Amino acid sequence: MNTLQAQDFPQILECIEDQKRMLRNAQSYAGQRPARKNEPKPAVQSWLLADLHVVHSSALPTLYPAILRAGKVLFNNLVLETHHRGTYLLVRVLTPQNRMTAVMAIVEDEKSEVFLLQLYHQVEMTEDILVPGGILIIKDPYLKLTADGRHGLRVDHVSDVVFLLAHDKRVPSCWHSELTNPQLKSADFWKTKGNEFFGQSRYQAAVEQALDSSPRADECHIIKLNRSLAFLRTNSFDAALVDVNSVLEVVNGKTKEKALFRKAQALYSLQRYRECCEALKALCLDYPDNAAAKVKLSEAVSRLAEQTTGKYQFKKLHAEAARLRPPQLDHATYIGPVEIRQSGSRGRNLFTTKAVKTGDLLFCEKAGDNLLIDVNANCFTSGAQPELITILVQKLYRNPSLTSAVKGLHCGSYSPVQGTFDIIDGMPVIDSFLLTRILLLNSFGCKFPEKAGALKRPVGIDRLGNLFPSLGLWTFASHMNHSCLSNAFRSFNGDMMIVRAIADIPVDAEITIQYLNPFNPQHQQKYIINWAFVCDCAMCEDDDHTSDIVIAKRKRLGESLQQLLRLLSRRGGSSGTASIASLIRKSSDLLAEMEETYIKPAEGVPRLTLWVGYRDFACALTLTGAGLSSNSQKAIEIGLKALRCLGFVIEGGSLGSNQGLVVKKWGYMEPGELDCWICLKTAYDCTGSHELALAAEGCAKVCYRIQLGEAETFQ
Ligand SMILES: C[S@@+](CC[C@H](N)C(=O)[O-])C[C@H]1O[C@@H](n2cnc3c(N)ncnc32)[C@H](O)[C@@H]1O
Repeated sequence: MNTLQAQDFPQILECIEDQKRMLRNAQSYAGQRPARKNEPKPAVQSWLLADLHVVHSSALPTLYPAILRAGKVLFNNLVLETHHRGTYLLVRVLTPQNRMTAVMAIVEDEKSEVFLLQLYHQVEMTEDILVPGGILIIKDPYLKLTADGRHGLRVDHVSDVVFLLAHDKRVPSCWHSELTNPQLKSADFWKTKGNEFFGQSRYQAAVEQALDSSPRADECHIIKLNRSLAFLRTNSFDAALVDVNSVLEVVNGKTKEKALFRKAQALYSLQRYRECCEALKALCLDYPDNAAAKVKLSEAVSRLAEQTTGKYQFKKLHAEAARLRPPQLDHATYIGPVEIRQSGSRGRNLFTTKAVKTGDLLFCEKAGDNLLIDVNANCFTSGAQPELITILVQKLYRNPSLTSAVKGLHCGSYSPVQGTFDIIDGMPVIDSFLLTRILLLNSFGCKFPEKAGALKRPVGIDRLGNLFPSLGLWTFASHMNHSCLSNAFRSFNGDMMIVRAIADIPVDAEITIQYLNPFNPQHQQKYIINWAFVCDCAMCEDDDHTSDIVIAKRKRLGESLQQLLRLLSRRGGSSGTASIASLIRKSSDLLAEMEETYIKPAEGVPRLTLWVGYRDFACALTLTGAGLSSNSQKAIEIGLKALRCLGFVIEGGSLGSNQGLVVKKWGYMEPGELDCWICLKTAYDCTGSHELALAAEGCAKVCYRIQLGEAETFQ
């Protein structure tokens, strides 16, 4: 949502066509054996000498689901562009790895057949993934013709790769290396090796070897405690928890202190704040001198309070969001009076669990930790970014407990195989194509504030055509359905998505947001097409019944109005009162003419083009009106009209009446609305109507809270 569409960018379409041509060409070789055989020495040498500093793009191959079971084959048994389902291939790495769109190295099979291996969705870590001598199992091998006419194995699903330890029974005898030398097999040797390698490549592998080398019980606890730290550093929080929990069953003293702290760190990262607080309280009780535990406990208590009450220190969040890049904030998700329920043919949606008022917080969700990327550097957002897919793949692969949040997300027509996300070989089956679809259909694009205190405009939503340089996945928010006449509005504070009601909503009502900003309603269906539904809201229906002639007329009148308003703003400072009066009259006439082009009442169908005209007119009048009571009076009349164009039902507000100013019903939420309320406040003040000015300021504050997520920074 709020991402750009490739169809608007001819260069991208051209690139997609090229990729399709290449794919079709490759598929014409399906079922054939590779024509050229790779000679081992030259293949390795040319790999080592190759200049890999070239730009690479990556296209998805024909989709295939993640495999669940496998039996052994050799490279010579493989044919091109074919999924050898139910089989696996053993390979040994011959060269150092290189990372482009995939992690790649030259590998060989047991018969010394040499070829390229490409592993997709492997995250950048301190450790190399493919190291010379490393032995891997590749499940469901897929032999692919590469763009340069050579061939290689392509692995898209991270769960299709199993990294073997040197002692593994599946390692063929021809590859037994010095690593399996009996003298080097002791756990102590590997533990020391692991410590030596800490922070460098091969740390994890050394620790795994240590555990695989029949350590004594006491050694085993220390090795697991060491490994839990490595897991924490690689965001494998589930695995870290398993290690520390097993250590905590038997240890005491310093080891227990360390283990409890690591347990708390893992729980904190998994946003399990209640359990985290419990672990830290136990730690502080048994080890009262542990200062780090006290600091962490106070953080965990704050997170738990946010999670359960929805009370955030938004000013602090703001400052953090402006400081951090990408702005991944350390705050908890709060789910307010909303829950997921079925909504007939529209799938699931969020429903209110109690009545809420305009501006109330419905929920505040943190982007799945790390599931937010700032793609500023790439300048182009084309939907689900490959980086985000890899982050998601890795996060779920390393933390199976998190798969439940993503498992049922909308994936359109893609059908994953049964058993996706099940645990096989100790790890969850991850289907990267399923996750790609999920990201395409559920991720949100957002903008971040440029720098602290520089917020002038709402940052969560922007007009069509503007870039949304960052992208993330908010799994709870992904359950919301679309309506152009939505009753909720999203904004962002860093990677926190804040969703508030923009109307008084009764209990058990559906919550909807705009997937895109329908400021230009004629275009929205084209953008919504990705989601394969037709929006049937009153605005879309009205749009269908509005002729192109009427739309062109509104546009023409709007352009003429803008010319007049420019003159009006310029003359505001000069003494040309007569010409100002004439500009005001002409502007009013144009708007009256535009008003006649609308048929349905604005309360049911907001009049967006007219709203822009009235709003800009009100702002221009406020600027020219400083000190001129008559212009301020006009600004008030026009400002109220502008808001009514958005469907607002406002009681009072006119000068001289003693009705005050009461919004009976809030209208369509538009970014410029805040300006309009501020203009009204200024104009009321200019006419000495300070009570009305206060009421307008109150409305501006509600509007600000909705559009920016909070009102703490309002002043
Ligand atoms: C991001 S998901 C929203 C949650 C989804 N309803 C679910 O069950 O997971 C987007 C999908 O919801 C459905 N949807 C959203 N808004 C809709 C609407 N106004 N009318 C019909 N279907 C809608 C479409 O199938 C769309 O592709």
